[in-house]
Amino acid sequence: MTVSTVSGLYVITDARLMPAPVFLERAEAALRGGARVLQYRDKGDAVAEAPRRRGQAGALRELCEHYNALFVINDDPLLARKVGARAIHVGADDVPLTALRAQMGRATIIGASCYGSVRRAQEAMAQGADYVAFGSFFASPSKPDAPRVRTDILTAARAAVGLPLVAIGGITEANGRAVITAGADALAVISGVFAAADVEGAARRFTALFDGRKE
Ligand SMILES: Cc1ncc(COP(=O)(O)OP(=O)(O)O)c(N)n1
Ligand SMILES: Cc1ncsc1CCOP(=O)(O)O
Ligand SMILES: [Mg+2]
Repeated sequence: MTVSTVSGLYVITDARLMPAPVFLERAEAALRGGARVLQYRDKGDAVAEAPRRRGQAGALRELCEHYNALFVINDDPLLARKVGARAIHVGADDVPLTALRAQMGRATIIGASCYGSVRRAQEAMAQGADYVAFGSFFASPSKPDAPRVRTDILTAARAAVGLPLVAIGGITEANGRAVITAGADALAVISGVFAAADVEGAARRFTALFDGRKE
């Protein structure tokens, strides 16, 4: 995997901001606006809501193929396998990385949440992660209780971890450039894109924050 596989605008779906009738429409608007990575994050019941989840994930996978974006499934390796997602993202409460790598094989791109810990990122790299995510950097409307992390962790992580660095949590068009300057390869965003009235326009403006960067 090259760094450019996980770089630029990384959007994450949200059931509250993207109710069923406009779910795909809003996801596609973000891709039209230049999102390079799209994560399906659905906290519904994996068993009781399996048909809806599978339908949405399958449709998103096709959209991502069309726009040549990386499709990531949050938390759920079974769903990732069912819909043929190229990537999966896990955190502290999810399947451990070593077991996940054994289950998914070499070809799947695995992302790991590292919150505010460079040590955790080094361990994740040793356990087979392909990218690491840090945050929440700012107050997050989508995850208000997420502990806050200073952006200088990105500078430290850049020196210590040879993987793409994803930043998450309260990232906006106004603060995004500073996060990139601190060392983020990708900005992971929910509200900044999907709470906007013009999703495509918001995605375009986030995408422009990366202009001039080497891929
Ligand atoms: C890109 C990215 N970074 C961090 C997270 C958070 O993952 P996790 O800590 O497992 O929390 P949930 O998203 O599962 O609530 C993420 N999903 N994506
Ligand atoms: C999943 C997650 N993990 C830390 S913050 C967050 C949510 C990010 O959403 P927003 O961009 O709305 O702050
Ligand atoms: Mg998780």
